[in-house]
Amino acid sequence: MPYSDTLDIRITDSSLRDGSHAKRHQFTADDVRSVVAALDEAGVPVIEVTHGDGLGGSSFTYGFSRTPEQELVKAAVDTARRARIAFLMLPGLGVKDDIRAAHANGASICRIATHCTEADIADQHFGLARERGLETVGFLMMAHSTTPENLARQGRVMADAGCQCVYVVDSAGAMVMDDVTARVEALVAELGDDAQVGFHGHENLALGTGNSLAAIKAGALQIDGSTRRLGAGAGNTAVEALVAVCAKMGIRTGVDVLKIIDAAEDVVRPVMDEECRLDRLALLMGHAGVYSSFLKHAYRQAERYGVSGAEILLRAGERRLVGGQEDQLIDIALELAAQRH
Ligand SMILES: C[C@H](O)CC(=O)C(=O)O
Ligand SMILES: [Mn+2]
Repeated sequence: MPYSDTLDIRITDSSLRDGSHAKRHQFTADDVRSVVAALDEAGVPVIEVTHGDGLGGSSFTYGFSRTPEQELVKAAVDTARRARIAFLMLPGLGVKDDIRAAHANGASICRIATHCTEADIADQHFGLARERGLETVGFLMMAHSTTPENLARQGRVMADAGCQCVYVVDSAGAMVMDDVTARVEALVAELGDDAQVGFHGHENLALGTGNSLAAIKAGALQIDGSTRRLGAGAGNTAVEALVAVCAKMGIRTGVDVLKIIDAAEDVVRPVMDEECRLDRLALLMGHAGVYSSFLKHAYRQAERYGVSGAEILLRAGERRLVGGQEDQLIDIALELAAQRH
């Protein structure tokens, strides 16, 4: 079944949220206004805006935002003419008042993320969002690290709490196509008409577009990407590439191919500090299954303690670290520094 009468899938652009990791959370309201205006003009239906780690993410552990995120949300809402504005929150980092504030600022889609085995911590947040009439999306992060069957059980927990679309989130960019197919199929079978299924990819193995197509084929109706790949690690699935490929395949996204290509080059690239590259550390993240948003943290601790960033990430993979354990990268760096002597 298509997403709606006019769309086969719905694309959410996450460059102003996942891209916050790549910008070390330094977006300005002007950055947000220019990117939202261009994406909106290209027909992107949903644009996500928040600190990279969601509402309340601005902190010592994750990195402080340059601009209060509710200001960014409001700037996005005030700029968008057609697109809907989404925000992310991780229970415990953000609290219910943050959801209320984002809603009051005009955001209409509430995306709640948990580690892929911990869906029950989002229960009251989905409830609150639905009570307030927000559309809800659930993010099962690091989805490569659990089985399709378990992921489906966690998806059921989210759907029962009020989640309307459960995402398979390849936070580490560690999945290949068969991994995506198995997980999306398991969720589609479990959720049936109770909730849609979505997919959020990272480019750490250069498979963002391929994995997104596998997800669509397996029944995913919502797909994330970031224009110019502006996201953590090697970045997210490039929206402009996904839109161009979908156009060739007759998959309706509602996004204008030429306008989104121009937006990537003329509007998003200028707000980026640098391109999101598939370099050694990014590729290692996909290889070792490490959370993409650890990339900048790994660079920082490698430099600070004079150790190898690659070694830090390989050990992070061995320890199976999850989001929120950024401080353990310091631990690993200290361990590596001590072993050097
Ligand atoms: C908080 C994370 O950055 C969410 C996300 O985009 C991912 O896990 O990937
Ligand atoms: Mn991500």
